[in-house]
Amino acid sequence: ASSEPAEGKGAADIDSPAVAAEAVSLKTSEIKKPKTKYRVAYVHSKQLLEKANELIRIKGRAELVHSLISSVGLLQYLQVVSPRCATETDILGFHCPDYVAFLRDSGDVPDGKDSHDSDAESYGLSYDCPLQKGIFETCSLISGATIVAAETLINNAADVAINWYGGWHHAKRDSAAGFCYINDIVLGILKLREKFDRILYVDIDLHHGDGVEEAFCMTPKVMTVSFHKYMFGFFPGTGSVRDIGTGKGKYYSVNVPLLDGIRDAEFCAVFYSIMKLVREKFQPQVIVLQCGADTLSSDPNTSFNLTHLGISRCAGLMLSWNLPTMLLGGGGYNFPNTAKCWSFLTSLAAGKKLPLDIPEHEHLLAYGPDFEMSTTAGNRKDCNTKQYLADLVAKISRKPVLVLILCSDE
Ligand SMILES: O=C(CCc1ccccc1NC(=O)c1cccc(C(F)(F)F)c1)NO
Ligand SMILES: [Zn+2]
Repeated sequence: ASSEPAEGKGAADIDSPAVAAEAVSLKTSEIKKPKTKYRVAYVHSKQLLEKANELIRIKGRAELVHSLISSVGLLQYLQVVSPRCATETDILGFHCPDYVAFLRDSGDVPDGKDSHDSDAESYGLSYDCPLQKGIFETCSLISGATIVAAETLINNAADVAINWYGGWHHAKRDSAAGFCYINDIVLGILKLREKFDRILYVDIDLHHGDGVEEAFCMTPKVMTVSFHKYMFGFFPGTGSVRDIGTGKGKYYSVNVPLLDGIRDAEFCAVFYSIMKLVREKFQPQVIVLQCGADTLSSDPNTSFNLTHLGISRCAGLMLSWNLPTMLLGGGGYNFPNTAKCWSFLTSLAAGKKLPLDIPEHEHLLAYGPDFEMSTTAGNRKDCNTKQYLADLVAKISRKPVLVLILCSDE
């Protein structure tokens, strides 16, 4: 809608409450709405949804996410872009030929290779990463979606490109890991490198973005920054603050290891202070943000204590830099709350407000008993003392941070 009040309203009309209300709402909404309006590409197709929806660990999540985004009326403000299948060449840009061949062939066998056979195990295709039917085709399409998202940014067809089906950050060049088979993020970043020189990858999933960090730990062209839970015995076990990259890539891997119970205010305070440093030092030209929602208080991992607002504030900071930005999915095992969170991020990028309640739609009942769009924090103990967080920021900025002023507002 145009932001200019309609011209030529007779005096009489202005007095009518409807017009007056419109004038007022335009005024206030103008104040609140973010200055710049982003062109948002949303990568989606019925086929991609159907395939992603069958992934064992997140069966049914893709359907909830897309149907909520659709039912809150956001699609009209997005450019819906169809994915393509990642080609063999795309995939071999990162993954090893023997792993790709094994993954492609094993997917054909109706019940998948027996996941205990030694070959499968050597490629990580066992317990955490079961070989389900059609897994190669599904992951090729998911990866192609992330590549298409990258292409919309390269062609300047959009300012923000979203692929909630992507974000599979654990996959390694020669093996599956952590339920990730093909690392769509690495493929998307390699595509972005065809145009951009300095790429910033930020990972706010509960788990360390090890696959992406490993892929780029030797290069200064891609800075990877991961905020994650880091505690003895917690998957994947990497991502210590001392892990800073190697060779030419030294100092271009940043890790922010956190403890259970962190809440929006503290997470955002740490995020803001570290990302401010990263921006000054690295001056990125494009941002890839993995928005795994397993950090929500209601996630069955019962680890962090975030709400959709904390995650949205982090994404909001990245968007405020007005750089081409890609938003990707990832973890998130409370499906309704993951859907709410990613709907909120989509609305933030599109500069559109959301209703307070879940609209009537096919999956309404999944949002009971409150049927609200918001998610809430629990009152679990925060193991991250202010001292721990201040020391962490001091180590990363390699200068004493006397007091980390924890403020919840931007
Ligand atoms: O979310 C992930 C993968 C987490 C993972 C890696 C390896 C083995 C198991 C997991 N966990 C799950 O995929 C998972 C899925 C559903 C529910 C849970 C639970 F433990 F939180 F309940 C955990 N990476 O960002
Ligand atoms: Zn995760």
